[in-house]
Amino acid sequence: MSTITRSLEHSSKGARTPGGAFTWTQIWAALPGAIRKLDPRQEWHNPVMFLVWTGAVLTTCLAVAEPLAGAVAADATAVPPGFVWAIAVWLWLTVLFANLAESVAEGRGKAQADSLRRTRTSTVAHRIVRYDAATDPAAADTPWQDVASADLRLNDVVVVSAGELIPGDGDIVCGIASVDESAITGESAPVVRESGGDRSAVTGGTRVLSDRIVMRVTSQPGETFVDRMIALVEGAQRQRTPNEIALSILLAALSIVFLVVVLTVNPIASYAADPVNIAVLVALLVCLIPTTIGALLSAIGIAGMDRLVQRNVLAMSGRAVEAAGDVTTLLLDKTGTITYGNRRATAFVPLGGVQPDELVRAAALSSLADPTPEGTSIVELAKVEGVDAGTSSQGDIVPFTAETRMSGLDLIDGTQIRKGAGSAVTAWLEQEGVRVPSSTVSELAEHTEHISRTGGTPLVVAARKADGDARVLGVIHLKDVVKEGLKENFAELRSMGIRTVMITGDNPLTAAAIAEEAGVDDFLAEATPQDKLALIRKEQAGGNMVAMTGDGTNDAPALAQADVGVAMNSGTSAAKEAGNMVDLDSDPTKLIDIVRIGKQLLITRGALTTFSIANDVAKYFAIIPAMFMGAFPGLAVLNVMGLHSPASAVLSAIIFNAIIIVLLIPLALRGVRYRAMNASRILSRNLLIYGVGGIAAPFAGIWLIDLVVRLIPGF
Ligand SMILES: Nc1ncnc2c1ncn2[C@@H]1O[C@H](COP(=O)(O)OP(=O)(O)OP(=O)(O)O)[C@@H](O)[C@H]1O
Ligand SMILES: [K+]
Ligand SMILES: [Mg+2]
Repeated sequence: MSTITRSLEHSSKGARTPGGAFTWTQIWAALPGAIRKLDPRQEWHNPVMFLVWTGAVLTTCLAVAEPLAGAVAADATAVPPGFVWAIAVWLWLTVLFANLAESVAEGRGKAQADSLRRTRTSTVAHRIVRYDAATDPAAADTPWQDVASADLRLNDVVVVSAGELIPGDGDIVCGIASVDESAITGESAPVVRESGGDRSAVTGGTRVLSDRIVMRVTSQPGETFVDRMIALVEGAQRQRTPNEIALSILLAALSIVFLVVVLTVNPIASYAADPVNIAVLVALLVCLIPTTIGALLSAIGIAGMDRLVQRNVLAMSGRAVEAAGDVTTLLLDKTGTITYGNRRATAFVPLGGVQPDELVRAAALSSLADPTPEGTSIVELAKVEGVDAGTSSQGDIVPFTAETRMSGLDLIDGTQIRKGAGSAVTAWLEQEGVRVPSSTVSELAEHTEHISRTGGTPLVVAARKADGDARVLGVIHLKDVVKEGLKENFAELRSMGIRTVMITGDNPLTAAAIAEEAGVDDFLAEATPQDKLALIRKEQAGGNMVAMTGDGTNDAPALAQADVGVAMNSGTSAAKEAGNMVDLDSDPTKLIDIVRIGKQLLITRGALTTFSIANDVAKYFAIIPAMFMGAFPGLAVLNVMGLHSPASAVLSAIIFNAIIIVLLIPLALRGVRYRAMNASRILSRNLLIYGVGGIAAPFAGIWLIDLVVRLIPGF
């Protein structure tokens, strides 16, 4: 395993070459792939480059035919010897450079896929023959059979002990363990995975370091997380996004307009001048159509996905990456996202007249069968206080749900114990027909408010005897810690024009305290899963693009509804299925990087489109005067750059057109530098840089190339 880890680290570092992130070895390695892409069936998918490809074929035919039709060549459309060949060669190079951009982008994912493939080693799985959730198979000597990991099926239950590889993706149903996930995350620090809570998912190929877990397999062989990851980084699943398709259509339409323009040059010019050579017309067309962006478009998209993979985020679709760039509202779960999520009981606060032991015993009893971190911490604290509530088989379990915000136990003697959010427990008592005295209500409010104001979560404990006598016993103080550095992160998001909203099932006071401490813009308290979903729909209806992070099964509907749903890798399988991104590091603040990468993708595409079109316009003005100065001597005045001859002007423009693609590959892959500022300022800044730059570059470039081309005899 350690070699795998190292090789993965190595490969990801290799792809993370600082600065240019682009080396000549990468180009060299991508060359065979670029040549294979010359196949017209592949070129066809990119209309702009397909047009160049057709031009290359046509000029090659003309060049071959030239000596055979010597008589015709002697006519007025004559060009210097070797001119047609030169155009043909540079058109082929143009197509090749475009293919190269895509191949280099794809090549970076391949190295990562190779090292991931090595984690798919076959291992032996201990499959439990008959799984019974009621007994504890981790402790008991449950019979199992050994099977190959490849033979595991959905819903098989397996035991994994310390030192063993986890045989497939799944959720822990029993036990807690520390797990080495470096094989997929490259992160060497072990992580804790446990049943019951929102950290129950484990990934095949990772290793259990301590303890023993029982897990239920949640994926079919061949459809595991690592399989999906490999397909993703290799680009096998890459589909063009709606934005990309729209831009392609626009570029294709523009190309067709120019095709018509160029086809009409000869009929129009024939009134005043000799017809223009066909190779010159093809060259003119290629100069005019947006070849630069046409060549780099797909590489920009692949590189965006790749940048996310470098940050250990897997985007299931390119569309999600683009959406991330447009996000305006960010919804964050409180527990586990803004706080560390390890909410633990720290104190029992009995109400007046209640024996402390009575409260502790009730709290512990109601938590015996509560597998959440909150539940186990209550039992532990009770033990510390000297109360051992026994075992869980003492009655009917009422499990915690995010809807009821309550859990408990119905004892055999008819006593019902409930613990949960204050409002939930009071509602339960009322529903049972119990009138809570107003003195109790005010005393309870005092305690819960005190806990809430410090950011703690109060859990109210109440018991109702079989004879109908019901009492509120007291409050459990749950503590959680707000993660560090959030304030700065949220401030940065604000400067990007993104509003952060914390959503929590907790009470409004706790929510307000935590929101204040973490520095979010807004919060929604006492939110049920339906409320989260409704909030997302409301934001979306208001024209906002919504991103959300989550890990729990109850987050799944909201993750699915959000435009960008980032599931934590540590979360439940349901959450991972629902979202359109998975963060392998399970770091919710990663959303900030995701947004930045998404914005960078959109900005890079916009900047290079601007540059490309500005370039084409400039090329037109640069070469037209030189091209026609033979026929219309008056145009020579406009030949401001003093290009040597019509032939050298045209060839220089075509060479510039090809070389600019190669020069821009590093920028397309690395992305335009992105600084946090609002969208309209970014737009005007980029229009200035890439628009003006796009106009200036061809004048300088073509002038320089012309200095060399004019040395060729005959030009
Ligand atoms: N194990 C439990 N037993 C009883 N009540 C609980 C338990 N866990 C949480 N609660 C109560 O239910 C409320 C809602 O919990 P839920 O998990 O839906 O939201 P949360 O964890 O507070 O917020 P988030 O949405 O950020 O996860 C909690 O604030 C708490 O009052
Ligand atoms: K062009
Ligand atoms: Mg929760």
